[in-house]
Amino acid sequence: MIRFEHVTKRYADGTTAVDDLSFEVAEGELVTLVGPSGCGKTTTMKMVNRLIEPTSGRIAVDGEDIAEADPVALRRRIGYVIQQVGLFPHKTVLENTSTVPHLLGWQRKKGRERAAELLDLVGLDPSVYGDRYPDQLSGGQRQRVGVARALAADPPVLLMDEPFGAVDPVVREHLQTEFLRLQSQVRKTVLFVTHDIEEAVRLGDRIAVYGSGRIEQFDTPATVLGAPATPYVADFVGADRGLKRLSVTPIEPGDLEQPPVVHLDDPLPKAAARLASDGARWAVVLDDAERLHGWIPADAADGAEGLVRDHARRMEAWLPVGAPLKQAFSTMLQHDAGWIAVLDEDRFLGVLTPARLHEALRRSIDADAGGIARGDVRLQTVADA
Ligand SMILES: Nc1ncnc2c1ncn2[C@@H]1O[C@H](COP(=O)(O)OP(=O)(O)OP(=O)(O)O)[C@@H](O)[C@H]1O
Repeated sequence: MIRFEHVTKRYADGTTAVDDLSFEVAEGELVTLVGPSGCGKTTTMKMVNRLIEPTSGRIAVDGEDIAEADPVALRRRIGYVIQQVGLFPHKTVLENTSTVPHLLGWQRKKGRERAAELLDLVGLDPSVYGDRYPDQLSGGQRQRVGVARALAADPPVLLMDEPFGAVDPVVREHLQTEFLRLQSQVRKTVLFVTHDIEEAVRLGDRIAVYGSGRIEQFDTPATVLGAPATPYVADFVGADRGLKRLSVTPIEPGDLEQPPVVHLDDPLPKAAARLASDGARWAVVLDDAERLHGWIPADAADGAEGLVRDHARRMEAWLPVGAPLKQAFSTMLQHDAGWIAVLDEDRFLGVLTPARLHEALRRSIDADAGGIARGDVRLQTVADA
């Protein structure tokens, strides 16, 4: 856990880089610090491992005032990943990764085993990459080694300063996805600096939006996007914040439409009657175990004999409940589907359509703005207004 209490940093030339900052990062939480260049993000981060000393205020890591700690010992307990990675050029990938365990006095064999394990975890096969030198790697691979090295001594706290800033957008997105997967396994307490709001929203459990030397808003990505605390934050997150929200708004059961449901072994006349009574053009088809099989169009059932299974079509477009709306949108586009099925484990819950997706997004914006649950929002339509 990291705690800032009224921390101010004034440089010798009089620049106030950080002004009376108080916030807390909970154990296992990933907080992104985001803001324009020069707003004090890096200064904030470097005060945690004492590369910079605060002018006033107190910083605690795991309850301990870091001013009392030995800076070198402190840094070994805190993983640090920076944009230029800072790998030792004359050391192999494996040696680079085992640097901190080595400094901590681990046995060479144990340190190397740990390093190999971590390289695997960040997606680099140690038998392929372990003996290479940093200049024999791509930029993205170097960043991965940087992350593995920072995790090698299993520090409870990780500081990351624009770690993916120097790679192209495609590699960057890839590294972000991998890092999220990794973090879900290792659950470190992470402070992550970025100037990219998309990255901050994607990675952060909470985001601190910096103005000049101060935090303008400290909240979950959904709230920062849905209810910016100040005009400055609204401006910083951008006019397309509705779109950005798609990635942080989960599908909820209440968002779903309930089309008629038939089963594989139902006779077609029964299915046709079910479709007709709902006035529906298609029905979802489930198997005996109530698992999603696919769908059947009304005209295939109408006037036909036999069983639903003879005319049912497979449905590939489905998502688990809780997946982000953005994934729902992209799945619809990818499968050219007018709806996608939403499942809870194997259980069919309902379908999401473009209209329902749009509604869910509007509801989540109104819910955050009004501080109420999404299901309690009453949407106004253009006709109501
Ligand atoms: N050693 C220093 N002496 C004087 N001023 C400094 C020093 N280091 C940083 N500053 C100033 O402090 C302010 C905050 O700098 P900091 O590096 O923390 O910003 P940042 O938000 O990390 O920016 P960037 O995204 O560009 O890295 C800036 O105005 C910067 O010029």
